[in-house]
Amino acid sequence: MSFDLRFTKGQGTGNDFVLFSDPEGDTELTPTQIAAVCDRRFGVGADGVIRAVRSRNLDDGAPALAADSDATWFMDYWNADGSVSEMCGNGIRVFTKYLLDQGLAELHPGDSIAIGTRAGVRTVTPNRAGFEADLGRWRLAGGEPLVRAKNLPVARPGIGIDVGNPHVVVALADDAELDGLDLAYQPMLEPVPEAGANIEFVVPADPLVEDGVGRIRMRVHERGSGETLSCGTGAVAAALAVRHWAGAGAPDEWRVQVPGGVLGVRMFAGDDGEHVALSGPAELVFDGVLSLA
Ligand SMILES: N[C@@H](CCC[C@H](N)C(=O)O)C(=O)O
Repeated sequence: MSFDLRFTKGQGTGNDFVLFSDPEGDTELTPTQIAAVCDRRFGVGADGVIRAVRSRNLDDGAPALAADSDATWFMDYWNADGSVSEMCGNGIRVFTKYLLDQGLAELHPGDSIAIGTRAGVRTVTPNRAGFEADLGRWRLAGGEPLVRAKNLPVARPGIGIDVGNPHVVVALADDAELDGLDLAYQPMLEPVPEAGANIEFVVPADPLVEDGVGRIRMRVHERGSGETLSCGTGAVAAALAVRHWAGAGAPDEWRVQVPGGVLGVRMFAGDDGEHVALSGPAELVFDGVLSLA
């Protein structure tokens, strides 16, 4: 039996998504169907699929949202291989744009919107770049896994950072090393983290800090999607890692250059500890209907 899936294609700094609305939570896509949608030759083509489901209708064992949460909508996220992820930093901005475009949510000037995710409730606010998402508290994941990648002459130690989803950030020597990586091949981690990880390769810009803002370049190999043009949570993890390595006096504001554009990262004091926020553009590209087997 086949059915029609009405979707919207969106992107944020070249990280692209197929979004669809399922308010009642009754459209179950299998990992095979997700992978077929994301296939760039046989499907629509995307780094991930995002379902907009009303939080109260999500009954698949996702961490319950606090009863007093005002997150009406839940961002249900799958990677291109059909695996589930807890969080997507570029996706949450594009998701917000989609909710507004579809008339599923409204934002008055000065308002923010609460979005449910598998990493918890996140707040998104329009800003000059497009949107800023408060990704909440972050933590060092512990350990320094060794990272091997094609064209990297020796294994390098990475740093594990959790921003709702898992990342390992590796510092490279210079632009030539970063540009020379072949990320069509899956980089290897040792030890292998149980849940896998997104792997970010970073180099500092010259100068590292300009007008009080830290500047880095990054490429990423995403868990479940391979090399992408951008990863929002990856940019956040990369900025946190470089600030950690830079030590006292390093800035709390960062500009991260990825192959698909530029993202902003800001660390600030929240009520419950330090939070990190990601800002950048969000675009809806086209709508379509896909017949799924
Ligand atoms: N591209 C996203 C992250 C998507 C999920 C990731 N691949 C994972 O498995 O954790 C971003 O912009 O953050």
